[in-house]
Parts: sequence; structure tokens; C-alpha cells
Amino acid sequence: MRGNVPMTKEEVRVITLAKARLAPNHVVWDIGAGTGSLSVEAALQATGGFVYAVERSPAGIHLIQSNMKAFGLDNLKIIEGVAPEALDELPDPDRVFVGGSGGHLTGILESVYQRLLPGGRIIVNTITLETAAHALELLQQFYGDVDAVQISVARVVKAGASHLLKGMNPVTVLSAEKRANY
Ligand SMILES: C[S@@+](CC[C@H](N)C(=O)[O-])C[C@H]1O[C@@H](n2cnc3c(N)ncnc32)[C@H](O)[C@@H]1O
Repeated sequence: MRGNVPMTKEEVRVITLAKARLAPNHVVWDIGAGTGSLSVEAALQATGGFVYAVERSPAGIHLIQSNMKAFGLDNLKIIEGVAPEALDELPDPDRVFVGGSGGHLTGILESVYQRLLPGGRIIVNTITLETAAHALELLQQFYGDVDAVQISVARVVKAGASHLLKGMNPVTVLSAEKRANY
């Protein structure tokens, strides 16, 4: 968390980015961008591309602005609004991250499927069983094959002279690819 904005942990970001297989020229949508931590990493990789960070919360927008400045990024734009409506004016993406949907998962995944370029990939991160099951069903319906992994990371923290393992909430990462011949 940064303030009251949830942030994707570094270890989860690494796997999420690996599933995306980003190329330098990719157009990326980060839907429910939160603090912008994933948007920033994507923008650092897609140096000749462009990242759109879609976020509805003013606190999140503020954090993304600070992060953009701190990293000196000019290939990242904040889209303040609620998806799926907020996606309408964006250029079609090569890669899409969904980090939050706020009850609009069906509409968001439908819009993404219509707009995703052939060969494009979508990665959905979920923390509840219900959202994971719903996302799995929708992704299977749209894309056929779905890759799903659950990540449980324990960080080592100092406790006096000892080191304890502190578990973090598991995250389910679902990903799928739009076939190139669509
Ligand atoms: C778990 S956080 C994302 C964390 C983010 N990946 C990061 O690293 O900071 C989910 C975010 O999605 C946003 N959100 C939820 N539904 C949304 C929607 N329909 N449109 C835009 N933002 C949304 C929330 O405001 C919240 O900041």
C-alpha cells in the first residue's frame, strides 16, 4: 500500500512483466494502474512505445504523477477515469495489464478483446477467488488457452537477531494471447 492505494509487490511485478513479453515498441494499457508501479516498469521497458495508465482514484493519479516525475518518463500518460469507458480514446494496445476492475471486469475484458492487436497479450492480476474464477471463465471464452499461476511470496524480515518469513497475500496471474490470424 502507498497511503490507501494498493501497490503490486515487486516480486509479483516481475512475474507479471515476464508473462507480458514486452517489446520496446509496444503500446501498453495498464488498467487500474494504482500507484503506477507496473506502468513505470512497462514504460522503462517499452522505451520506443507508449504506456497508458488508467486509474479512477485521485490518490492513485497523484502517486502515478510523482512516479512519472521521479523516473523522468515521457512515454507514459495518465488516463483519469473508469474503465471500460476510459479506454475508448486510446490507441489499440499490444499489451494490457488489468490490476483492478471495480465491478466492471466483464466490460473491461470485452473491450480489451475487441481492441487488442493480433498477437497481443493480456495479463490479469487478481486477489480474490471470485475474481480469479470470473476472469478465467471470460479469458477462456475469448482467447481459448489461458495461462494461470498463483504466486505466494514470503519476505524475510528481521526479528531481533533472527529472521522471520512474512507471507504476503497470494496473487493469481492469468494471461492469454490473441491469435495473430484473427
Ligand atoms: C490493486 S490496485 C493496482 C495496483 C497497481 N498495479 C500498482 O502496482 O500500484 C487496483 C487499482 O485499480 C483501480 N480501479 C479499480 N477499478 C477500476 C476501473 N474500472 N477503472 C479504473 N481504475 C480502476 C483502483 O482505484 C486501484 O487503484
